[in-house]
Amino acid sequence: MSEIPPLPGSAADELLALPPVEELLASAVAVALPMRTRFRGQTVREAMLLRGPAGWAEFAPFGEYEAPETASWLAAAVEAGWRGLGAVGRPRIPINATMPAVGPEQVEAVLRGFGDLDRIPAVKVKVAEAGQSLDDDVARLAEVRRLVPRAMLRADANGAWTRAQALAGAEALADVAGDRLEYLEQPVAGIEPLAALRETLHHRGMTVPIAADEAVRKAEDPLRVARLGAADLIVVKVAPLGGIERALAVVRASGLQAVVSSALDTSIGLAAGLALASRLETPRACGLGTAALLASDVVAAPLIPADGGLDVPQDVDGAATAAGTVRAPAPDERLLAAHRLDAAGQARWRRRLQAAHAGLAGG
Ligand SMILES: O=C(O)CCC(=O)C1=CC=C[C@@H](O)[C@@H]1C(=O)O
Ligand SMILES: [Mg+2]
Repeated sequence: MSEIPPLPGSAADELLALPPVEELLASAVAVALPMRTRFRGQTVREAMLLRGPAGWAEFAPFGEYEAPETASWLAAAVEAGWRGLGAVGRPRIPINATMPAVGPEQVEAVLRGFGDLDRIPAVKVKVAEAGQSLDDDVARLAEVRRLVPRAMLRADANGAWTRAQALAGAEALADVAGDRLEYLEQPVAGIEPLAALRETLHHRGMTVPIAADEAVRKAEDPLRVARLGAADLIVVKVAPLGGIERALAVVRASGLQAVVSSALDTSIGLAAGLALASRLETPRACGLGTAALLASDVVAAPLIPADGGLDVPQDVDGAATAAGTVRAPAPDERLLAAHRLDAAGQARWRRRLQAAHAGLAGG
């Protein structure tokens, strides 16, 4: 298994120099976007947008992430804004709907945000939410299956189940989902526990595939999952993995199938996810439809899936980049003004960027 390249723009990267922090901050604006439904415990998504010579970029590590962990998120932004999103491969990507841990009565409204129900290829359903029970998960999944009987179903526990809960959960969800159950995503935390669970499921004759998410994006060594045979496929997110090129390298070195997912990005960050998906030959729908979970975005035409997929945004003005290049949409000035954080919020995000920059410069 080969090694993965250093973070783009880091001291170790010979291809892309890290711009001075003043240059990154010159165009930086932090925004707070309201969400339609609580997701990941959040009702507001904050992000910082940057404009580099190659286009718009997003720096949006979740609030609980601190430097040096945020360095990879900045590396992805530097790649997007200062090197560009790269060439278009596949021009259209199938997109899964993402179902937060809502009650069954809310399932239909959320699903409709992802377009025509008959065209949704897959639904990723959040399970194991704190304060909820397996019955709640079963009820949510059953309602999804009732509404989109042909869609593939994925259940994402974000590592919140114990081993015993995961074994019970796998059985209960498989009962509801039947042959539609595509995979269980990060049912338990960690890499070794994931590998052990996968083995036990196999011993019990349960063949449901296991996807690793946090075990890839939060691990010091994103290839350990593959080395230990802990998962059948990996979920990859551009920002936590430090950019498109690095995520591509992780996927290729892992030898596993990948599903590209968002980090609940604005449409600017989603463009980078689509750029990655565009260059992968994954047959699976990708989790890049999360603009549908935002009540408002920063661009006039948000990247919300229609007919089960999203077109990869390409350079339209032809001015700055070559044809066939992926290009993030530009923010709308009025939306930026409407969602701009106050002075204290701008200062907080500037400090976060500075800390990430210091981490990247030292790496
Ligand atoms: O994969 C999707 O359908 C959407 C993205 C998504 O689910 C996530 C985005 C950001 C943070 C995560 O908690 C969550 C995930 O665990 O995959
Ligand atoms: Mg996940």
